[in-house]
Amino acid sequence: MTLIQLSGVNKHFGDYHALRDIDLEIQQGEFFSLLGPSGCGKTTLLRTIAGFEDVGSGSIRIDGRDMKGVGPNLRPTNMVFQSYAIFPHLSVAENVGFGLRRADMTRDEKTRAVGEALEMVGLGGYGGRAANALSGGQRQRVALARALILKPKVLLLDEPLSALDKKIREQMQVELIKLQREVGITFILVTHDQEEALVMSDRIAVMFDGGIGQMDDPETLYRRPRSKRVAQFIGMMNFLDGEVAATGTEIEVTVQGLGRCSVAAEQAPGAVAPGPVSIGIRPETLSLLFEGETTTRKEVAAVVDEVVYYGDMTYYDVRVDGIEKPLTLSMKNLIGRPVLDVGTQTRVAWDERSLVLLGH
Ligand SMILES: Nc1ncnc2c1ncn2[C@@H]1O[C@H](COP(=O)(O)OP(=O)(O)OP(=O)(O)O)[C@@H](O)[C@H]1O
Repeated sequence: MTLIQLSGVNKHFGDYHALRDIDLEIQQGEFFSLLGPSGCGKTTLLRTIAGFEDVGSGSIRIDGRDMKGVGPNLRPTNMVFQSYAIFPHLSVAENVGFGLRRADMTRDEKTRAVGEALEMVGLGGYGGRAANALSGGQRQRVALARALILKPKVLLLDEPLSALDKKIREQMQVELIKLQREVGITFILVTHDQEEALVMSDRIAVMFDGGIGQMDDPETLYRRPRSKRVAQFIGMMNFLDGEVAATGTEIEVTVQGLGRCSVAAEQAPGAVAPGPVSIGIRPETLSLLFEGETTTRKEVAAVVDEVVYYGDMTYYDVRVDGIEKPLTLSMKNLIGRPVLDVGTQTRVAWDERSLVLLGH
């Protein structure tokens, strides 16, 4: 069921066009992310859904109701901010219960609701603690519990994990996904961290310059980016020049350094026409062939140009005749498999099926 529907939403700040013709639908129970570089309009879009910003044109409907003129406190949404504003002089329970202060509930009911909300975020038993005696991760949980206790239909999260260090952030990501599945509330997350978006979301809208560049599930976004811009923003991608000779169910294309290829139409998610084209190939779809190794895939001669060792993986940049920039590829480090030195002559296995045609 569609819970949130934006049609033709535009927003200006003076002369600045902050949101451009935004159309999107978010389903009940969906974990939806807005992802994009700094300044692309993610927070502005979230704030228009929350009702903190008016829209210039277009409409926002939540749960079938037009939100025009409906203030933030009357919308079925609740927002959790990056700078989790908790009150340091109050206890954890008082912080979480803050939103219920005007609710028509008995003291006992409120205490029970606070206890349940704290359990939900893994802080059961912490109610009596002073809020200023909590770690960053625990504070973030308090902020979440405070939002969840109001049982909103939609929880809006503006970079809620960005202040946490890497380990805790990854742990909180997993916990947030679990929590979202348990409570069944629709989550809309703003993030500039593509890994975070890929890990957590059912669907992602990638935003550039106030508009939506592509909206898809994480796998489609990663495997089938519709433009060079999206491909560049999500994960690591090698770009090669090519020339499309013919289109149809199979596309005939000549790829710089790799020669003539035939790819399926689904490998060109954006529009392609005969003529020059940009082609993407992910590092993990290329592999080095070690001495004596054979392959049923295609192969091309290469020279190791750069080696970056990551423990479980090694990233190599390799030079291939006919391609100006080195290709980046990643190899899992297995026992008995050597890490090659710069200057080693080697071969790279590749596959026509992993090429993505990215338009002109
Ligand atoms: N109240 C405002 N008045 C004027 N300009 C604004 C206002 N709020 C946002 N902007 C501008 O609108 C653009 C989008 O801002 P927004 O905060 O939505 O970006 P963002 O994608 O969330 O970026 P970040 O990841 O850096 O938070 C920016 O160029 C910003 O300077």
